[in-house]
Amino acid sequence: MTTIGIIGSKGRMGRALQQAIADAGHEYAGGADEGDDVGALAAKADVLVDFSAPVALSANLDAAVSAGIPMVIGTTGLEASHHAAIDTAAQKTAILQTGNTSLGVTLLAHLVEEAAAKLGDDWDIEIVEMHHRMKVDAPSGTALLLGEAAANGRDIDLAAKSERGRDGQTGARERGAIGFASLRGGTVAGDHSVTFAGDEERITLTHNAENRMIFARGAVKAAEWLVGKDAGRYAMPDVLDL
Ligand SMILES: NC(=O)C1=CN([C@@H]2O[C@H](COP(=O)(O)OP(=O)(O)OC[C@H]3O[C@@H](n4cnc5c(N)ncnc54)[C@H](OP(=O)(O)O)[C@@H]3O)[C@@H](O)[C@H]2O)C=CC1
Ligand SMILES: O=C(O)C1=N[C@H](C(=O)O)C[C@H](O)C1
Repeated sequence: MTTIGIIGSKGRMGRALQQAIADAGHEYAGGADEGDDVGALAAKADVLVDFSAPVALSANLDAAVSAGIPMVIGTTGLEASHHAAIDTAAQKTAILQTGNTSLGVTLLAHLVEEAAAKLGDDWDIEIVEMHHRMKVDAPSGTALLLGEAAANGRDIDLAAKSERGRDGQTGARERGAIGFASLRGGTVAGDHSVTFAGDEERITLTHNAENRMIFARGAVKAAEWLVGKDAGRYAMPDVLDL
């Protein structure tokens, strides 16, 4: 049994996680939300799971490092400075960061990398995501994770090749670019598709999340796996052995 603390416990994911922790027979250490002392939570947990907001990340990492416990980071909307802070913390404790904790998306990313490696850059890559009306960041963390997978397959730098937020006179698509489009509405838990568009043919790889429990179960699995691991930065393929 693992004692798991949740950062962002009152949110949509925080509530789903409490259910997944109970379902898996683990102990819930309690939650920390805006204004709460995350250090006090870290002191009574074996592992922290963070589904809150990027602004909270620095304090959350400090709490995990000070308590000497690992942390799963599911929060999205992270920028380069956040990733640098994760790398620094991961020198001292085990940190797993991912834009998507589900088994399905982890496998999808693997397939996308393989397809991108096999298909030349005359196959245009476009990533489309749709989420519920309350989502605050775009592109989704998952879309960026899938973009990274495609870029790895192509052996290119995603940041240099991304086309985001097209509007107006954009000019023609750049060869080898990876395009992103975001839709928001209703209660969609998370839909992602990656299209490889060639001359006169298209391949589309899709994942549809039917509810948040898939993310919650994956996060619990990641938390279980992370306890006792050496300091370092990990990702979902490490947990799922993909
Ligand atoms: N990696 C994955 O698989 C998944 C990632 N996510 C990501 O998880 C995050 C949370 O999503 P969701 O649960 O839908 O969002 P919600 O807005 O429902 O919940 C966010 C929670 O974080 C809390 N919070 C906000 N700011 C802070 C802070 N500074 N310190 C501590 N807690 C804070 C909020 O508290 P309050 O309301 O009081 O501000 C709230 O309880 C998002 O970034 C989302 O994209 C979501 C699903 C899956
Ligand atoms: O905010 C959400 O809801 C989700 N966020 C993650 C993302 O940004 O990819 C994962 C999932 O798609 C749901």
